[in-house]
Amino acid sequence: MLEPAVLSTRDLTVRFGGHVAVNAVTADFHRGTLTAIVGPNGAGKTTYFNVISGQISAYSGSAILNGEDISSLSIAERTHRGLGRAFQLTNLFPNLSVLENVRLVVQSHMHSGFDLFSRADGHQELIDKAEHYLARVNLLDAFEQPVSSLPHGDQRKLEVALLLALGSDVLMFDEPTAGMSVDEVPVVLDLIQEIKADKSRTILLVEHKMDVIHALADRIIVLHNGTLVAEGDPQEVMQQDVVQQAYLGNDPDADVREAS
Ligand SMILES: Nc1ncnc2c1ncn2[C@@H]1O[C@H](COP(=O)(O)OP(=O)(O)OP(=O)(O)O)[C@@H](O)[C@H]1O
Repeated sequence: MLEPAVLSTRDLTVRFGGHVAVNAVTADFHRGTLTAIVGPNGAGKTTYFNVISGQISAYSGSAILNGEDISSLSIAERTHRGLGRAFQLTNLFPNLSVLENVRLVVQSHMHSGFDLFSRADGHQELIDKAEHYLARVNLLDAFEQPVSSLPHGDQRKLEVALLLALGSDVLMFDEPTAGMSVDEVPVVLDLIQEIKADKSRTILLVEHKMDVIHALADRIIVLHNGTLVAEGDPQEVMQQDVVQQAYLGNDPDADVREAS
């Protein structure tokens, strides 16, 4: 029998004034799977991510993590319960080094106190762990650099390292390869593949690029005007008329056409 979903949404709805951006979306996300959330521009993908992670409040419906309704919890409380969304640079300390930023996340996760002013080199275990995560994302060489000076691709890799350091059950990636150079993309895709391969995490991905979706996704859910219009195997779902219509009606140049 299928394990209970790690994360679910039940009739989750977001309104901006009179506009329904996410319309009663019900979906389950299971351990060891990667689900891509796709849909044309303005479909509600980012809003759906934002309401799950707590950046915005639901108008109605709920988000359930490991059996607990998290809908009224803060972002920090959701993170603490295992919901990890890729960090934005604003969550980091731009003038501290790459290593220090990861160390602080490792330290907070280990509940060993969150003392920003403690000297990093006094905590060898924390540094070893931080270096382990940086090595996993091929960023060890940049360990001394201030985060603010990292090139874009390295910032995205750092985001992944921080998610891993948080030890989250659920990993949410919002276009993880956006803005990356051609040679950086495979590094991040390999990394997500590797995280997926150990089957312990539940991964959600908002993505436009069909090659990324086909490389990574076990399943897709398609949003259109805030409503979930299709879900299932990526190849099969993308061929469905309702999905083709959703894209053609909104954005004739959408990447999805390349896949059809
Ligand atoms: N803060 C906001 N206030 C008002 N309307 C918003 C807000 N955020 C999003 N919207 C609207 O909600 C709808 C869904 O937007 P959202 O950004 O979630 O779509 P998306 O699928 O992520 O689009 P894209 O692929 O272009 O990023 C759009 O019509 C958008 O204009």
